[in-house]
Amino acid sequence: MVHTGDAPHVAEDGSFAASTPSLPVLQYYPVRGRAEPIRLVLSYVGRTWFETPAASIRQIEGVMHREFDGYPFRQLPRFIDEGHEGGPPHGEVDLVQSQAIMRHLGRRHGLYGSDLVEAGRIDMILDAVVELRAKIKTVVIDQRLDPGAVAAYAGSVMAPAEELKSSAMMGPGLASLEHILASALYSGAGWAVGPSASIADFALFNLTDLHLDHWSDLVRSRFPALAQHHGRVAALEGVAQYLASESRHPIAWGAEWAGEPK
Ligand SMILES: N[C@@H](CCC(=O)N[C@@H](CS)C(=O)NCC(=O)O)C(=O)O
Repeated sequence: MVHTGDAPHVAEDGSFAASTPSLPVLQYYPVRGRAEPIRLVLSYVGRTWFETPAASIRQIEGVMHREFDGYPFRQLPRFIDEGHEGGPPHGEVDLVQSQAIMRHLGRRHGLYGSDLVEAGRIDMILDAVVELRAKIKTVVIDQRLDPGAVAAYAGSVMAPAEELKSSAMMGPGLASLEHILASALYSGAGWAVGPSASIADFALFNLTDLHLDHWSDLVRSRFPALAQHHGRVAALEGVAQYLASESRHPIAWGAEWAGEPK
């Protein structure tokens, strides 16, 4: 479960000593954003993590723009893992780039497929989800659900499978992911890939969740396999508790954060 509040290893200026043992640390803004799939995986594997208190995000931004070592790309999320037996010591896994963090957790917790075939398929889905998340972010956050943008989005990314086949649109859409699930292309067990949950399922869940938040009826009727998969992930032990918890952040910035990066 997420753990916020003052932690001894977070300094006043928002920096912290990576060598301090205890919890894994997730630094991110107080929104779901790019960190949400990471939080879902941590919840599923039953780990408690420390999350940056919203109050120190300004200081962290200051550090982020001064120090390259922990922030080579001057972006969040950043994740510092705790050590474990047989693995690197606490603080040595110190990552930015949300997908690198997801893949690290997948490797560490056995959520990255059982062979190269499954791992490659998981990568495909992760990459498709990143592409699609960027598109929904544009419509929902940047264009603030402008009706024209929503209509264009519904006709492209959310187009039904039959239309996609006859259209010139390139790239993944929800129909592509629906097809993967509904046809059991990579899993006969209701997961994205293979016989059990993998990091691809948490990425996919988050994408569906964002769409359900705005277009629940449309998504449920047009993409029933995605909706069913969403319910399956939401019911997982650990995930269900996280989703119901007060510590789950909102999707978008509140007014006090207007203009902040996301
Ligand atoms: N490809 C990166 C993108 C990270 C990114 O864009 N982070 C944003 C927040 S979601 C950020 O830190 N922006 C701060 C800034 O630009 O100052 C990832 O997936 O982690």
